[in-house]
Amino acid sequence: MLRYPKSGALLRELFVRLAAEIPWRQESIILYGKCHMQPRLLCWMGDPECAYRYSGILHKPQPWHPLVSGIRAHVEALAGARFNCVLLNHYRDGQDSMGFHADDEPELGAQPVIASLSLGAARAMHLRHRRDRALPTQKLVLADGDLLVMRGNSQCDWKHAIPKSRKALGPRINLTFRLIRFPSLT
Ligand SMILES: O=C(O)CCC(=O)C(=O)O
Ligand SMILES: [Fe+2]
Repeated sequence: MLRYPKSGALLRELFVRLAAEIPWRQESIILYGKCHMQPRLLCWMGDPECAYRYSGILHKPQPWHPLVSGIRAHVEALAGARFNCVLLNHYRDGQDSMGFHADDEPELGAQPVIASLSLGAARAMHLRHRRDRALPTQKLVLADGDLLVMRGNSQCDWKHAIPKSRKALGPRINLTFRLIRFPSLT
């Protein structure tokens, strides 16, 4: 885990501006044939070729917001890797969440580097091994300014999630930077 090189006051300012200026959307997902709203706000941003197919729909990325390109430059330097897109997630309170998944889309190639910056309220990430059920779930607290870099076999070996919390938690914004190596052309 790395730290984003900004003071608490600057992190707070980043949070406030991102919350106000990003075109957040609440998207639906189809689960077992039923349409559900995702329990968080999100925004897909990146280079124009970074469209991705999800639930049968081709999602075009939003163009880079200058604030987010600035963050990307810092994150690339810290992670020592290059990124061409980012998924921004806005968890409004402890009831917003993300289910267990791995970021293992074929477009990302084998052993992708994924850099995830957290701003605002601290949330726990749970990590579950994909094959070895005897391994206990690992819990990682992601606090304001934490930069989690996942590399190597992390996506093929583990799934991760941000579970709901019963505690009254403030809002959190997470930026997950990725590199799409093989854009799907359809
Ligand atoms: O909010 C987080 O820390 C996790 C986000 C995540 O896993 C993702 O965007 O793929
Ligand atoms: Fe993820």
